[in-house]
Amino acid sequence: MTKAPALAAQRLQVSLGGRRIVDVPALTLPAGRWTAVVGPNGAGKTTLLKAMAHLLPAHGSVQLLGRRMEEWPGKARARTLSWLGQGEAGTDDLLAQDVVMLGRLPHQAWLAAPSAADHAAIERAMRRTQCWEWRKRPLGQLSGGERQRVLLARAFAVEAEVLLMDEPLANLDAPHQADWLLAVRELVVAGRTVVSVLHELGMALHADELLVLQCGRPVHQGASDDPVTHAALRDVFDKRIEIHKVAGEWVVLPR
Ligand SMILES: Nc1ncnc2c1ncn2[C@@H]1O[C@H](COP(=O)(O)OP(=O)(O)OP(=O)(O)O)[C@@H](O)[C@H]1O
Repeated sequence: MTKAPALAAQRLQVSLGGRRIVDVPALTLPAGRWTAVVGPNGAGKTTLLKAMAHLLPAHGSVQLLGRRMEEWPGKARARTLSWLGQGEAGTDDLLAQDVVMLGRLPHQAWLAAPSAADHAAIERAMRRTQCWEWRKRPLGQLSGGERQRVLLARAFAVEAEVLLMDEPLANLDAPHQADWLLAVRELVVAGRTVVSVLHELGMALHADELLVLQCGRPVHQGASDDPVTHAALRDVFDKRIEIHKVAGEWVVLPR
């Protein structure tokens, strides 16, 4: 039996402020792979990711692991699909460890205390993003990068089949970007699916696949080392980037 895609969409349309922002006739995001969503500012990357996560009103149909979003019981869906948004606010008074524990809510019975498994999961996730040491500090007292590492840990702590991350590398310094890459690789090797919006194209080219968006529509989906994918990237950025391989790594230069 062929494996269902992690996410699929048909005739997916999102309008905001009276304008059509996303218009996707059909899209399939393969399971067990890392897909990076890329494109110019305003192309609709965030809006598409939110619509795929069922976080925005949209026309059309989205399936998670072969099952329509609406048919998933809420908690099972929250255990299966982990979400990291951009600039999330509202939890500044919570300790870092409590923020990460929010990622375990879909695993807990109503009003039940976190289990030993929940505590173990948040420790694993916080060690993975190197924020275990400041677990007792309120989120609001952390720097931008420290805060992002806590929010990443929350997304990892869900231990979901499918992770959707919007700008996961925001505010991260180079070593922590490398740690994130490693974490994503480990997840994919373990059969999980990662879909991330990335502005840093050199990082995006580490993904298995790129989904290139322009004006709310996918214009290309393909392997990140395929010259056809690179040509599509150059086109959506009006040929204002150069892609080179340096010491075995793709490097993207603005021009
Ligand atoms: N709530 C809203 N109301 C009206 N228009 C919106 C709203 N949110 C986003 N838009 C518009 O939708 C378009 C796509 O926005 P989106 O954030 O999805 O793009 P993006 O590709 O993620 O951009 P960026 O690279 O700048 O982060 C933009 O033109 C934006 O102005």
